[in-house]
Amino acid sequence: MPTVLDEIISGVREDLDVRRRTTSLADLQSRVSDLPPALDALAALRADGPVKVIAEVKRRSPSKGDLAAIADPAALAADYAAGGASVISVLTEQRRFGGTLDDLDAVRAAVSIPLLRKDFMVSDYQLWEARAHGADVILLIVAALDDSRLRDLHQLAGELGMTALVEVHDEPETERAASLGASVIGINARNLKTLDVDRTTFARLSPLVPSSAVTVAESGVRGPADVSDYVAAGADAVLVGEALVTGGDPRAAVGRLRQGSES
Ligand SMILES: O=C(O)c1ccccc1NCC(=O)[C@H](O)[C@H](O)COP(=O)(O)O
Repeated sequence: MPTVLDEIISGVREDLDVRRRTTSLADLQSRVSDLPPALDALAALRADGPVKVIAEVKRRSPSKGDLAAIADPAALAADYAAGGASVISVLTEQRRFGGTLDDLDAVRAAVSIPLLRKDFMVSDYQLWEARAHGADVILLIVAALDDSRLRDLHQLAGELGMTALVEVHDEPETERAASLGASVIGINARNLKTLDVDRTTFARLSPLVPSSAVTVAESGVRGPADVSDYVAAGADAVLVGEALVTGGDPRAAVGRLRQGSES
């Protein structure tokens, strides 16, 4: 029986085939060669100060359906940046999350902090595409990739000057991310088979993350108290979508989450 992740990836592959027919890899490579280098997201996540917030532009999700009618993703991202976000995450998967590469372009034009292209990356083409559209960070979901593909995509991200956020959900995946030498490891509290969120996942897996890596707590942050718990369990950064797009005043909300780590 296919999992939700399998179904998402199957749609992602179909959409990818369509895009490949309109934009060649050579076109993307040519665009990338004209761009300035990617921003140093690792440095942004390692900077001194309170917990780092990766603030997400998230319209919809498989678990919750429609979250927010985001008419102006650029304005939302500018608010996130003004509130002190370290990185902006832009969901570009269309079928389940309602995102597009146009969102990434709009956000890139609006902010000068690092951008994560949040999608289900399975091919080199998507990484070139991410860079061509101004992303500095890409997501690699360990559960979606065999070791060989994971290594190849991780290596290509480095060659493109991008940072890879390597996402794990359990112990074996965390060991695979560690042996890859990932510099940023995201522990996702959302089980991608059941879509249930279990915030205790972070405290269970965090001790397995090498101390040299930045540890990101992903999913299920409702407010400053959750941030505080994640920080107490070893999080350097939190990745937050739903609470920021549904809570009103995104600028103030990011500020409160950052302060949550100090209360
Ligand atoms: O959000 C979902 O329902 C979802 C379902 C299947 C795969 C991925 C999914 N979300 C991607 C994410 O990792 C989250 O958008 C991100 O961690 C933020 O989570 P939240 O703050 O709980 O919106």
